[in-house]
Amino acid sequence: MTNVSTALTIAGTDPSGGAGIQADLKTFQELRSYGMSVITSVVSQNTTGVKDVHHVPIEILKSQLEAISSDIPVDAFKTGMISNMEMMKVVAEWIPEVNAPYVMDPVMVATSGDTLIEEESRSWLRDHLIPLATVITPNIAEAEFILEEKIRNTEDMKQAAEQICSRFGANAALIKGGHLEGEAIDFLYDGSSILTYSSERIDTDNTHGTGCTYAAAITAFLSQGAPLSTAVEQAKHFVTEAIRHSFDIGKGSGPTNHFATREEVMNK
Ligand SMILES: Nc1ncnc2c1ncn2[C@@H]1O[C@H](COP(=O)(O)OP(=O)(O)O)[C@@H](O)[C@H]1O
Ligand SMILES: Cc1ncc(COP(=O)(O)OP(=O)(O)O)c(N)n1
Repeated sequence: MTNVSTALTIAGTDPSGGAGIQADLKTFQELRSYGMSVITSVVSQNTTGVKDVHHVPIEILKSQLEAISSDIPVDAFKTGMISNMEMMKVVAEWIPEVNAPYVMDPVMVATSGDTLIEEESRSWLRDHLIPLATVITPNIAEAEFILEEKIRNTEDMKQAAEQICSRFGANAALIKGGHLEGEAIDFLYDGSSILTYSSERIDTDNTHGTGCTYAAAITAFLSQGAPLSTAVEQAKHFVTEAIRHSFDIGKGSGPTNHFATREEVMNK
């Protein structure tokens, strides 16, 4: 037996390394969890946006999932881009095979404006995958879609976190305020109370992959046995420092920088 924790991501790719599977695996590695990945879609994207998408055949999605659960225990897992209902069904059927915390990043549209989940499949995700989540991590636009309500301020964010749990059955909901103005403030409803996670807003356009990195860090800390509130606190610190040290590369919104932050977070 080993005492290394395992973390799995089920998501799409980013060959430019800032978001998706690549961001998740880098985050797992930096936070000292053993990273594993199941690819849903191969996405040709970079800092300027998405150029093309190829979905893996459904049988290959199934066999990737089986390859992991038939062999290696999963201590925690996350989902990101699951583009259509057929794929969502395969993932939903597989989830009971692993008895592990599930972090659901309900990725719908990239910051570049490109669609990552078919519009007609979004309500299936809401109705069938959210109830399976240990925690769901929507940004403001994703929370607005789920609730079909506008979110204008921090009071609305808190209510949204509670409502996603009470109406759609998530165990916990973390609403991310990266796209509001002022402090970068997020609210977690953990099933009984609201917890606040706040940092200064860093003046940068290099935020490609922040949502993926945040959810992956939460997954890593959960895989190591942290309680949810601690996992979110440490992940918030990790993503803030990753944004602070983000790279100015590429012609668009650059990626976060994970390796500048590890020692600081691990020693906290
Ligand atoms: N400019 C920024 N400065 C500091 N934190 C930020 C900034 N932009 C986003 N964040 C934080 O990054 C995390 C990801 O949030 P967000 O950008 O809303 O998600 P997504 O990438 O899914 O759209 C949240 O903790 C949010 O508060
Ligand atoms: C394959 C893939 N998955 C998710 C995203 C979205 O990433 P996110 O962390 O929400 O941030 P942006 O990249 O949209 O800034 C993605 N781009 N690709």
